[in-house]
Amino acid sequence: MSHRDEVAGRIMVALDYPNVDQARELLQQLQGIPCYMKVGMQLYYAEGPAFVRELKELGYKVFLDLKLHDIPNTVKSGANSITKLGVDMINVHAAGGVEMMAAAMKGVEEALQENPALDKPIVIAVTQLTSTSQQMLNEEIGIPGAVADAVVHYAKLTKQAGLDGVVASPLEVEMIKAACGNEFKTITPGIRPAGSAKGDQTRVMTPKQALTEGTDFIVIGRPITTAANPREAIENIIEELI
Ligand SMILES: O=C(O)c1cc(=O)[nH]c(=O)n1[C@@H]1O[C@H](COP(=O)(O)O)[C@@H](O)[C@H]1O
Repeated sequence: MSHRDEVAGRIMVALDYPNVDQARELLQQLQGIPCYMKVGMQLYYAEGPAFVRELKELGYKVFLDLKLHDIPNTVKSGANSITKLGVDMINVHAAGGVEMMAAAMKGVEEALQENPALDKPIVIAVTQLTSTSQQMLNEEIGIPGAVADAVVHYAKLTKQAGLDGVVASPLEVEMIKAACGNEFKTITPGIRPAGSAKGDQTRVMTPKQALTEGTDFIVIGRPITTAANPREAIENIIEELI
């Protein structure tokens, strides 16, 4: 694999669209770029599993970002169902606790036992959303202390539950890797190329800074999907990274 393709494979494009027509239009524009595709709640709730299967048939790696967060038994069943779609990455909220995260893993394992042809997805947990600021964490969510400490606390719980990694901001990658080891994966949204609008994100870094921090994957939505020319936007990001 070329270095360029290896770099592209670490970019997860957030297909945050209301319908498959718009998502397919982006796929058309990005044709030939071997990036990961992320399907989140907007597209999945509107279009269901059919589009996820379509992405897999097109050969994409797929992160199904449904952020499961419920009682352990329900999360176990949900994780079991989504593993059967054959996706490459799924996630839960670390705030659900160790038992809930371990239950998710059990649901995944049971799906793999039921269908040994499936590959095991990477299972990760969201620590603190990248839209959460220091003030929100302390005053609204009610967790005292620094955001980075709260993130690392959840990352340790995620590791204890047997999951593969966490979603966090690139600002926390170094601390997570120090606490949980280099093999423990970090998936980082909150990516903003220089000059692009932050929107609702608060803990942000540029793509280059994020990879320099040692993150495994960067998640990028609007800087690509709302660009006048999405292909040019992702090509520029790849150029910056190679
Ligand atoms: O789990 C996620 O992917 C996620 C976690 C998080 O803490 N922050 C976050 O932005 N995301 C997702 O990453 C994507 C970021 O999109 P943009 O802000 O448009 O680049 C969205 O699809 C979010 O749902």
